[in-house]
Amino acid sequence: MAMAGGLLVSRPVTFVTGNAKKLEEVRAILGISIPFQPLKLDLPELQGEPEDISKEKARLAATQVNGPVLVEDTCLCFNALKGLPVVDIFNLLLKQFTAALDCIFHFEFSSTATIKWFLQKIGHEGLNNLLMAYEDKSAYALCAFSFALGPNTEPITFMGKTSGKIVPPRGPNDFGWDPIFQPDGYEQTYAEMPKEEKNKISHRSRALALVKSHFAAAEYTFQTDTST
Ligand SMILES: O=P(O)(O)OP(=O)(O)OP(=O)(O)OC[C@H]1O[C@@H](n2cnc3c(O)ncnc32)[C@H](O)[C@@H]1O
Ligand SMILES: [Mg+2]
Repeated sequence: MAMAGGLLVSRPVTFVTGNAKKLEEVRAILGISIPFQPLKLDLPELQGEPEDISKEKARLAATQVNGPVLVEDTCLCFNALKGLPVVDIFNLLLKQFTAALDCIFHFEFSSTATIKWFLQKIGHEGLNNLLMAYEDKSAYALCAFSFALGPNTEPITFMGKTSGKIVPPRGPNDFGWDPIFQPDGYEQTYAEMPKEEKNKISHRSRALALVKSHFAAAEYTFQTDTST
């Protein structure tokens, strides 16, 4: 539906996430600039390049929601491991682990649950230990947002990156790997910083700055959702 200056979008954007901390940050960074409502959807764990994963996630979400969606994925990449995202390392470990178990027990289980289990088990110390053999502790947080207007529309992707290094954990342990990531130019880890500070320089805020510019340029007009 064309309108003077922009597209009329049938309802607010659905931001698909199951992560409360991520949602908190997105709310703080976007303010009222983009009307959205959060929704937790069970989507498959995808493999591949961050941009392709993000686009595919948006396509799947837009089909399920049958409307405009915004999705986000974040990875923490270690330069010593050639930028291999930590999630990929877990997937690699997981594949070997499940293959071994399969041989022994002919046993199968959900990969998502097991990756979570792996994350919980090796924790911050384990992530530091992965780099023990390397001098290079540098890393980067990479965030990909994808926006799709609806099913069968090509998603647009917005990337944000913040460079830093992996350190032994410092600060509150309430959001993922925040305690072990110290951004370049700072003495504090993400976890130690005031939230407003992290939101000024984070991978997420950099990607969201591009999302905001896109929405401002496109001049979408959102109809208010009357169904909820
Ligand atoms: O439902 P979605 O939005 O996918 O939420 P998720 O918890 O699965 O989140 P991701 O796949 O994007 O993130 C992979 C891991 O990285 C963590 N994470 C994401 N963003 C982070 C941030 O800004 N700081 C610290 N940890 C973060 C997150 O808690 C997960 O353990
Ligand atoms: Mg996820």
